[in-house]
Amino acid sequence: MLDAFYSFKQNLILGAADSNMVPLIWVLALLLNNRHALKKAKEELATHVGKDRPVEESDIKNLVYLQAIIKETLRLYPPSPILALRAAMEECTLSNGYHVTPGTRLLLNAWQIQHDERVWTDPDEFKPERFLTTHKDLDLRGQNFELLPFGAGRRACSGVSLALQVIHLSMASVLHCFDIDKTGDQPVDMTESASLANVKATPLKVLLQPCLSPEIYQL
Ligand code: HEM
Repeated sequence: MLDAFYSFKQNLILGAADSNMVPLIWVLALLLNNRHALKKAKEELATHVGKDRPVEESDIKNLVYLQAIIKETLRLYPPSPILALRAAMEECTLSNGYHVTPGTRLLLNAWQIQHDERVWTDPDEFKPERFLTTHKDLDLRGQNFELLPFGAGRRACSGVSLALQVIHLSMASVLHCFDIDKTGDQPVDMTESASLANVKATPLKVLLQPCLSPEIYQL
């Protein structure tokens, strides 16, 4: 069975199944289009985990480049781009002239905030390094209003810790266990779906080639 596993590249087609799956698909798609970042992530795993054991939860704190990749992915492709369930507490007038009275129900466009060129240099570019330099102190838990993939305040995502744990560990495991590749020469299509959940519009096709010794894959 393992021989067969090793002798073929696995051709996987990924579509979003749940909220944790959405960012994983975007991360893989971004890495396939940005090979330098993929190489750096694999080098980081080789340095901090090595090839003789699987990734463990305790490794994640050392994988700072991978953490930056996840942040940059959630910035570019927030799975919940619109934050709802808000009402204005005070009267205010926005810079575009809209007058908002107290109690007005509000929808927040987190996607737009996370692509705002007044905050982010090259806002549409995939640059994980920004989270190790210019934006290194920004977290994902609603403390910084320029980065809101899990919302903020009382109605912020109550699953944020679980979600981050699952995303980091599963992404680290995939990149550690497999060399990944595109199925063709064209860049991966990055079209976003026009809906309340920001799902990749087309399924992601990815080739997986095991790159560790067979024992690591046995449960
Ligand atoms: C990548 C994964 C996830 C993302 C991006 C995400 C994002 C969000 C966002 C943006 C909100 C609305 C926050 C706001 O309006 O300020 C939310 C709410 C919520 N999320 Fe998540 N979420 C994720 C995973 C999870 C998981 C794994 C759980 C549970 C195990 C969870 C449970 C909830 C709950 C219960 C709320 C409603 C909180 C409330 O209204 O008081 N989420 N999530």
